[in-house]
Amino acid sequence: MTITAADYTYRYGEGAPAVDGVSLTVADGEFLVLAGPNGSGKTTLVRGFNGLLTPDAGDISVNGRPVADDLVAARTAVGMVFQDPRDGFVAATVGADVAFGPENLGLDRAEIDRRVDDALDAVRMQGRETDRIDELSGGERERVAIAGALAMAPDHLVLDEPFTGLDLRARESVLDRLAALDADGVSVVVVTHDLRDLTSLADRVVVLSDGSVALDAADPSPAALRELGVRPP
Ligand SMILES: Nc1ncnc2c1ncn2[C@@H]1O[C@H](COP(=O)(O)OP(=O)(O)OP(=O)(O)O)[C@@H](O)[C@H]1O
Repeated sequence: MTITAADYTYRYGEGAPAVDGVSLTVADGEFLVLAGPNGSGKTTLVRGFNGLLTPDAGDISVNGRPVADDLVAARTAVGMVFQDPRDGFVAATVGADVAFGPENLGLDRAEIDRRVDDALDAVRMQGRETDRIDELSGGERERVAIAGALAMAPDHLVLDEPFTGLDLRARESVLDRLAALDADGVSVVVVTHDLRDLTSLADRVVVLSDGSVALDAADPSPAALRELGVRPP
């Protein structure tokens, strides 16, 4: 159960690649923090993990299989939560949105309900099933997006700046859940500028700079992080 990028390169236009020859393996059950300054290529890298972007060069495999060979398998195995989830919702209400993924997996109703309850509980949105998504705050939407990914029970969960709109309690609750998932063997990749509380959870911190891996360490020094434009925790 791994995600492997081998010499992954992606460019949006004619200019320099946004990601330039990155080789990186997210091991089974690993908790990886991906950091780096604005524009360093973090989002471009993780979007390759489930085929939202197709490499211009190199390969990305999920659980040993090239992503391009089976997009459905890659998207089932890799749960993604994006920075601005506004466009990612498929239903009008919280419960229907979180249930959508599990319904598409063909699970029975009891299992779907169990997953929706559990996922909403994890993001402190229990009992909010009938709330309309367009009437939620930004932070509540972010939490519903996280719940939607949790309810899929993916092998790997990738969250791109998941804490931006979250208050302290929601942040702590999501961190607790990520730690529990990791303990259950799910690999977790968190893209963030904010390493607070994360370095103790993380097995490894990878820092991108100009589309390349500039640092890959279990416990990077504050000086090394600062040097690369990342604020130490
Ligand atoms: N849709 C796009 N079209 C053109 N260029 C893009 C697009 N998305 C990203 N880029 C460029 O690719 C580079 C890497 O962007 P990316 O979003 O991957 O970085 P990031 O590290 O996630 O940044 P941030 O911390 O600001 O979210 C940047 O130079 C950015 O301007």
